[in-house]
Amino acid sequence: MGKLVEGVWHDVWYDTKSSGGKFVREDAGFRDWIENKPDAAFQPESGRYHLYVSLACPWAHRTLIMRELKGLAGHIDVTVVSPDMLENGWEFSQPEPLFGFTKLHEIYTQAKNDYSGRVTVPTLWDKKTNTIISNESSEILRMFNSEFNDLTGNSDDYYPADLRSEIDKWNEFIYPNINNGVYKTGFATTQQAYEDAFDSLFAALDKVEQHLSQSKYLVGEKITEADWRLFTTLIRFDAVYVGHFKCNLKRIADYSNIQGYMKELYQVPGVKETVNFDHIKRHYYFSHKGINPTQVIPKGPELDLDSPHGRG
Ligand SMILES: N[C@@H](CCC(=O)N[C@@H](CS)C(=O)NCC(=O)O)C(=O)O
Repeated sequence: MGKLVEGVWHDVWYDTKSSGGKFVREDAGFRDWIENKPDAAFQPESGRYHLYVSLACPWAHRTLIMRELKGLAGHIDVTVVSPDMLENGWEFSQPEPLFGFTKLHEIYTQAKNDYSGRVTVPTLWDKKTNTIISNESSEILRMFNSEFNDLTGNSDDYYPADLRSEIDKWNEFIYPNINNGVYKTGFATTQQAYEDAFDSLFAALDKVEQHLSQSKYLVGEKITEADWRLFTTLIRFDAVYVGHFKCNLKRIADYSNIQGYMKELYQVPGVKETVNFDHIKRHYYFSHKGINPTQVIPKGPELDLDSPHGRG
């Protein structure tokens, strides 16, 4: 764990002292866009882009799911980092295919040799201009959703124009309270910061549980981007966040609507293949030595994800 400062790697943990024990996530540093327009700098082309992901990371996981659902697997190749994120940050268990690097931070300095900031997954690389297009998953998700349709012939739309304001509303609620909420709970270094994050997290899950008793998905009858963004946190919850991040008021298995909804999403063709519990458990329990100094990885829990979800 660490960050780059003017192109040099420093091994430092998140600073929570300056924020009263609260964990504050840094904004992503690369924010370009692939666009299906004749004058765009980054055009949708088969084989041009490379995606670096961790199978443990919920933000990277969103992009892997969208890549699968949008038929992009044959057009955008992927390198998976090792689940252990220790003093060198994310590393590759074998040299990565584009440059033979063994650490993700080398990709960042290859793009910008004096880069300062965190080195995060997902990272979307452009082989043509030799740079990072984006390391912001929510924006990569949108590019995958819409910009490659002519190439793939897949016009499924997870962010349809008429539902955007509803989807945005859910995203704005779920990101701070649930997606980042589990991290704010687990990385808090004061009792107060922990309890505040914990209370917001479970209040938000209660609201989602209630909403799913009346609505099939977050936004009506169609699966949207908002559902996939929520899914990647839900699927990690009982295996990791309940224990490791002390999010233990309830498990997802105790929320009957959310549990069925999560299982249905898990069973959408192509999705379960993107879920890797070995990487998920290994990453959190082994990498966060401040939280789990023994680095022992729990064997459980038993998760019943393939049984019928019962949602019609
Ligand atoms: N805003 C980013 C956040 C990505 C992120 O924080 N990823 C984590 C892994 S789950 C990471 O790479 N952390 C490394 C670090 O913070 O140094 C996104 O959504 O793409």
